[in-house]
Amino acid sequence: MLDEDVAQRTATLRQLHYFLQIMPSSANTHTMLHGKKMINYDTPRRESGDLYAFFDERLLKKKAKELAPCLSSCCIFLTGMMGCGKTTVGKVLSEALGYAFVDSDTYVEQAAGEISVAQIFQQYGESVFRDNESKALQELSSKSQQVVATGGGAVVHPINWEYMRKGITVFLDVPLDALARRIAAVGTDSRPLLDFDSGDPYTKALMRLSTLLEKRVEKYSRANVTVSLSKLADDLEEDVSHLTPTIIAIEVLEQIEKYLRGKKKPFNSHFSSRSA
Ligand SMILES: Nc1ncnc2c1ncn2[C@@H]1O[C@H](COP(=O)(O)OP(=O)(O)O)[C@@H](O)[C@H]1O
Ligand SMILES: O=C(O)C1=C[C@@H](OP(=O)(O)O)[C@@H](O)[C@H](O)C1
Repeated sequence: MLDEDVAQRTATLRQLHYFLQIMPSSANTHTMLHGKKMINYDTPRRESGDLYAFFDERLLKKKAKELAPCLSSCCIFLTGMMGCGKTTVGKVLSEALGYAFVDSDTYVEQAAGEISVAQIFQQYGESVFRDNESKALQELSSKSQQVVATGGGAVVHPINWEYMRKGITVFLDVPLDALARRIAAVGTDSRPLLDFDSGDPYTKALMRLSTLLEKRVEKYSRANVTVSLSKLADDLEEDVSHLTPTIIAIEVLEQIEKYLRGKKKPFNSHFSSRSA
């Protein structure tokens, strides 16, 4: 862990200590700060949950404020399988950075005249959708200060990488089991590649996602930054299902920071001198 991170977490921990002193105590001894078990205070679970969310949000804002100048206004393109959280985490991230949020599927839908992705697949076929998706990414890549949630299949066409490389690409790597659970919970109506056959939604999603991931995993690995939820959960001694969008957004920023530090030259964005 970097020295500043240690210092920052120590400072936050001090604030937490103060906060907990003024809170009523009871039986719960499990604490989380950025998902981490750090200290054993007797605090009620519900309040402690709220408290940690509060501190995670503060940590996210602080990280975003520190990192924003290093981004030179470039876009962040979130990639990953359907259901990995590109939209959910993207919104949190954009808000923290003061960036606009764009969902490329929504952009495609609007450009097509308010027709849903599912309808585009059904009426015109996947290849028309892919062409529209590439056009959307081309247009979006010429803008600045945006977090873009790409569609899960955007990584497949090489031309899309040329567009996304104008910004920083992030792969949200979420275990298949968690993806299938999330998709099963919301249904497959809006995701035509998963919306087929009858049967148990979890098993259907798991099987289809597994086949797609096999074909795509190498493409996702081309992203500048990978955020592995399995690894993050291990580091924080938590279950993947307990990683909130805020915690994941913090990790995205930390990984981007590492990536930028590792680059020989500073990030050379053609947006540095322009506004959004
Ligand atoms: N960290 C998370 N924990 C639990 N559920 C999540 C998390 N991130 C996203 N979800 C849920 O998973 C589903 C898919 O998320 P979404 O952001 O739409 O994924 P994507 O844009 O990558 O397809 C949504 O119902 C969302 O609420
Ligand atoms: O993985 C894919 O090929 C797709 C993912 C979807 O986006 P999300 O990843 O936002 O669900 C959407 O673009 C379309 O249904 C195809």
